[in-house]
Amino acid sequence: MKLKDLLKGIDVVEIKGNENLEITGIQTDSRKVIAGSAFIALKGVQVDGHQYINNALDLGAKVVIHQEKVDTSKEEITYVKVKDSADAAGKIATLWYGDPSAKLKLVGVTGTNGKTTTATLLYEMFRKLGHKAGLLSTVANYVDGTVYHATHTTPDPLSLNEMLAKMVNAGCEYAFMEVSSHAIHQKRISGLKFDGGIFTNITQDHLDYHKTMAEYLKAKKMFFDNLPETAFALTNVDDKNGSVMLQNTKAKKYTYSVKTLADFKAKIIEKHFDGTAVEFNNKELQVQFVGVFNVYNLLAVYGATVLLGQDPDEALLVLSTLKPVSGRFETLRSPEGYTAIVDYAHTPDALTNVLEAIHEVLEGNGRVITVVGCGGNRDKTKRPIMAREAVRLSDQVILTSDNPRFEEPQAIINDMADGLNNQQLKKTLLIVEREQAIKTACTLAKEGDVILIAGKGHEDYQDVKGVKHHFDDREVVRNIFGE
Ligand SMILES: CC(=O)N[C@H]1[C@@H](OP(=O)(O)OP(=O)(O)OC[C@H]2O[C@@H](n3ccc(=O)[nH]c3=O)[C@H](O)[C@@H]2O)O[C@H](CO)[C@@H](O)[C@@H]1O[C@H](C)C(=O)N[C@@H](C)C(=O)N[C@H](CCC(=O)O)C(=O)O
Ligand SMILES: Nc1ncnc2c1ncn2[C@@H]1O[C@H](COP(=O)(O)OP(=O)(O)OP(=O)(O)O)[C@@H](O)[C@H]1O
Repeated sequence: MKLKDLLKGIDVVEIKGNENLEITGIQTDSRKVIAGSAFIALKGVQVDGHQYINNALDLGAKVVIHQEKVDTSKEEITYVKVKDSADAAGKIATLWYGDPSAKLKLVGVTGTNGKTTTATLLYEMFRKLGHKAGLLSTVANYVDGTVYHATHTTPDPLSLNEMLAKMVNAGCEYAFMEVSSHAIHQKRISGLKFDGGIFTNITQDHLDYHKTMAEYLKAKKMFFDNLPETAFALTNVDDKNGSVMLQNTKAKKYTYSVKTLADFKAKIIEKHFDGTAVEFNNKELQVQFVGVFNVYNLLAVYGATVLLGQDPDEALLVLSTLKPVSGRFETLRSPEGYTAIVDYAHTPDALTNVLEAIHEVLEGNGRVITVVGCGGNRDKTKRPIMAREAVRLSDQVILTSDNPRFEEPQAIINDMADGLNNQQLKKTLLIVEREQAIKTACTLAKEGDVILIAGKGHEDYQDVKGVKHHFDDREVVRNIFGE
């Protein structure tokens, strides 16, 4: 491809060299540069890619796309100074991979909780409705049934567009993706052509990155602000920022709610551990999901399906056949008659929601034992809050490890316990080894009780000092149950 064809729509400040050059590839990582390619130097969050320009040139890069002032003295190299190299990377990746998002009906899901569930269920919905579809999610990426490993919730623009191009090549019509606040802030989604956006909710998370809730909301809102007129913007109006998300968008605005008037409305009729009886826009159905929060997710799925032009009655039929996503409220029954629930809840709000969902079903018949930890090198302010929420809504709490990364596991647990008073500490155990914590919970549980094992969900590792050791909550529970 010619360099000048890749620069269409990009804010170029200055070009020094030959813009008619044919290039063999594009790369943001100097270590992966192939001879003849263009290296895009990203400013980065912790690391500045501009410092690797010479490494990229050593590997044969012919073009350097940069934002900062750099040494442009090499005659044989073409230097392109752009206003914003992160934005340029997204748009260049889009063009390099043949603008795949324009060939797909692409819907992005943003929000603190429910992104994976909503995006995955949309993917399953459309496949069950007979369409070829793709999915980009925290758990895995899918191209019409073929699975690819996921490294991020929303990958970097090169990997992202490469995956979308795979979907186009496989004949997919639809693509559903999670849009994380990090990705919006780092412009990983620049250049993508969305047909719809969904906002699930916003509660405290990722303050290590965004610093304040206002900045976190601003990042989320940027996604809706940039949706085109042709797209739909579907928001949860029961969230206090649901309407805020719609303020500046050009997209067509739609709402969903369990509490108030909305375009897509649900009423809960009956709750049990195997599912919920609900009414969606006045039609009754049985879904295989537990908890009001899941009714919200299903409502978003239903709304987006209808907004993408599918028949509402068919959508409801498929909705009743959908099953929970891996590690989200996964229920395991012990031979002794108690229940273990493995759930990815790793934010205060998600933990509260899952525990409330358990109580709604238990109705006071049985105790709740919660095993929970907080990640290392991430938002510290949520630690005491999560411990307090766990204690408030459980009969017994075991604080344990959850991806300590480069922090001391005991120190993280202590931060959590610091949020508890003496009374609350009386029903709390601190057990660093997660396997031991789960075993202890199982020893304490009696018939009718529920153990919530929160935080890791689908993850099959424990991240300790940069090494991912195999660990799977569900595997531990199944071993204890003798399965
Ligand atoms: C804090 C954060 O978000 N960091 C992301 C950011 O990294 P960064 O800019 O600091 O640094 P970097 O990628 O190491 O280097 C900057 C540039 O220099 C280049 N480089 C670097 C080294 C070298 O030798 N040569 C070279 O060219 C890199 O390719 C890059 O272009 O850009 C990288 C490339 O896109 C991401 O991989 C990286 O994600 C890190 C690994 C991460 O853990 N991110 C998490 C927090 C994240 O993004 N999470 C959200 C979901 C959150 C949630 O909802 O739970 C996600 O979407 O996954
Ligand atoms: N709509 C919702 N509202 C509140 N909590 C939810 C909602 N949906 C799911 N949860 C809770 O959050 C956990 C994570 O759900 P899910 O993976 O769908 O969210 P996510 O936004 O993709 O999170 P992440 O980006 O961190 O992967 C679930 O295990 C459940 O406990």
